[in-house]
Amino acid sequence: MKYKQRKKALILLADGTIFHGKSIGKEGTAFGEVCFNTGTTGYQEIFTDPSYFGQIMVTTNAHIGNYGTKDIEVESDDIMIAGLVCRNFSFEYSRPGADRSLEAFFDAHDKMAISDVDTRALVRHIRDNGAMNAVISTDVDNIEGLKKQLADIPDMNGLELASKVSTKEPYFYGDENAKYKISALDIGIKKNILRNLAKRDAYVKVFPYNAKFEDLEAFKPDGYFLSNGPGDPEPLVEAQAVAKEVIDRNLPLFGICLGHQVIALANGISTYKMHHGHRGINHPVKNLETGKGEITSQNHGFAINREETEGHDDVDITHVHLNDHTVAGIKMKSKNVFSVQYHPEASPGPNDSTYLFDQFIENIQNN
Ligand SMILES: NC(=O)CC[C@H](N)C(=O)O
Repeated sequence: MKYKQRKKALILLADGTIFHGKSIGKEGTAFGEVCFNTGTTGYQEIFTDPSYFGQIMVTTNAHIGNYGTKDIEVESDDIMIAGLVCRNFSFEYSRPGADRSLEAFFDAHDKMAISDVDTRALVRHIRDNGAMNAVISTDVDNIEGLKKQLADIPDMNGLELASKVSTKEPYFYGDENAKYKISALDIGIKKNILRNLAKRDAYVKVFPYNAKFEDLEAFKPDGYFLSNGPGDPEPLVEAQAVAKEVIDRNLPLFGICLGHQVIALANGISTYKMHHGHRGINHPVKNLETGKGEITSQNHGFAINREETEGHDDVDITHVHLNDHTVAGIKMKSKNVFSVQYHPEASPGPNDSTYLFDQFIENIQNN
């Protein structure tokens, strides 16, 4: 590998903590909420997941970039994280069929990445002190200036971000002669959700975050879907209104992650910001209906209120996160509605939970 002169870089947290490293490519400054993902593989899917919009991603895996990137292994058309912080960045890559290096991928999307950071200490700091805003920068001699700019970055709590990543115009996915039609609200949808629906003989019309129930209804769908996505679910009043309309009409509805939170809010169950969230590909979940365990892919910083869910007349908890007993899935007793806080589409992650897509299709059939 030819020697590459790399600029000094740093990550500065809102509490004043600084970790030093080196820049990968793009120089400059990027802001976001710092979070960490413990996945050992799947960095390209993570970086392109719209749920991460506005977040600086710390990867705990020791090597990032070593298997390069493949143009089709994306969850959206852009790098959605605000920037990457890792330990060892591989400029060299090795995988049959890889299209380009991760360095080239970051350059193509004009995003910052920094490496040679003590990510173990950084992750321990986030685990102890909670999620907070941060800045990564090559402007290492301007700490005071960066601190001032960082103070003006809005808090993730209360932040609406779905509008920043949602499609501007409706579009179609799948085969128009497929057996089922689904209207999906895009509040940050991952491509692998669409792939999973299309694989089950569904033709999907995808709508912008602020579409009305009537827009979704006009497609004459057999079922409705609320996607994953970034930011706080509470400000998403349009999406909550769509959920309420679908629920009132007792139509089949499935929600994933942000969509799950929106369904809870539509039922009057509040959401809250977690201490540092769940992001990884080996989170244990118990399905309370079957008693079976699932290893799941997760990526969320908010969750729904457990007491309010337990006290709700018409909502049952169906899945629970086994590490901290947070609510991982719900269904409505009197309606054709269910949702999960985790990612059955995986990408990255294990496929233990893809049965939930089958369950949605069954709900559609039974309707
Ligand atoms: N993956 C998601 O949909 C994330 C939902 C929400 N933005 C959260 O952090 O909790």
